[in-house]
Amino acid sequence: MNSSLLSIENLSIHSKGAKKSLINCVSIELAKGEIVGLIGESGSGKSLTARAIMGLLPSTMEVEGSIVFNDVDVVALPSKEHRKMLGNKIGMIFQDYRGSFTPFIKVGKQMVETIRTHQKMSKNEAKEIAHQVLEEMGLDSKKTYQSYPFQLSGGQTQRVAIALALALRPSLLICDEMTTALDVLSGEKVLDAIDQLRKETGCAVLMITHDLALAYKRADRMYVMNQGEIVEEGLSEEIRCHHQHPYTKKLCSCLLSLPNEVAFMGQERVGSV
Ligand SMILES: Nc1ncnc2c1ncn2[C@@H]1O[C@H](COP(=O)(O)OP(=O)(O)OP(=O)(O)O)[C@@H](O)[C@H]1O
Repeated sequence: MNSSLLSIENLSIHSKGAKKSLINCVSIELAKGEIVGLIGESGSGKSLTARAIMGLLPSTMEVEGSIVFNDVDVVALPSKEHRKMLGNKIGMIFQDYRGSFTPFIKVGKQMVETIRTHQKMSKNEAKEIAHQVLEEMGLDSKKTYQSYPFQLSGGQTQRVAIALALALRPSLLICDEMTTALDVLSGEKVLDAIDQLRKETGCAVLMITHDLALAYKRADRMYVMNQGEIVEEGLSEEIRCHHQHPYTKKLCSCLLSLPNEVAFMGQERVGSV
């Protein structure tokens, strides 16, 4: 049995002075080496949960409950100490990746500097790692390394941001809708690289997504979030086949309303005769 890496208990978040919580009594558990999906529609509270783990909530918000990472309650931690964990202990791939880079500094230079901020190594060693992770993301590492962020497409920039997060080899990686800017093949490549990192380092992954199919395919377990609350949790297969909550049913029915592969192939065969 893997030991718990992250344990969120009764997390509530509300804007100062507001009566209604944005997040209410959320409890989530992540073991080392696990990929856990956090799914739910837009505005259900997934990103706020992630930001609370990172200690990156706006100062206008108040947090109650506990978020224990590696035996440390990060809610009670001074923000300076909390920030020290970011990057090499807790990595995050943001939904809005464009803010990850300074526009007028070449990508390679930014990567080397970030890697060296978190890990003690020479410039050449960091450069080697940067090239390696860029290649793992399916990018032309030489060209990308020499580019300014504005010379890259949205999907390429997103992959650089993911490459950098992986280069730091965090124990917990939070991925917030990370494949939305990517085509299917690039998305699969990125997810394979994350799976590989999990195998190599035992890092845990919190995969935030509203893509239910993606979560089924990649996550070991899932939490379903609706209006700031966790309404269902379980193994991905359990959620897929034996979900109970009406909201999960609604989510799943959208997926199941697509023609299934067998029926579709059958139609094709009939059509081709
Ligand atoms: N800075 C903020 N100030 C006030 N309310 C906010 C702020 N950020 C988010 N919220 C509110 O908190 C709730 C949860 O937002 P959150 O961004 O966590 O949703 P989400 O599930 O990640 O959605 P999406 O999939 O669209 O990113 C929403 O009702 C949103 O309006």
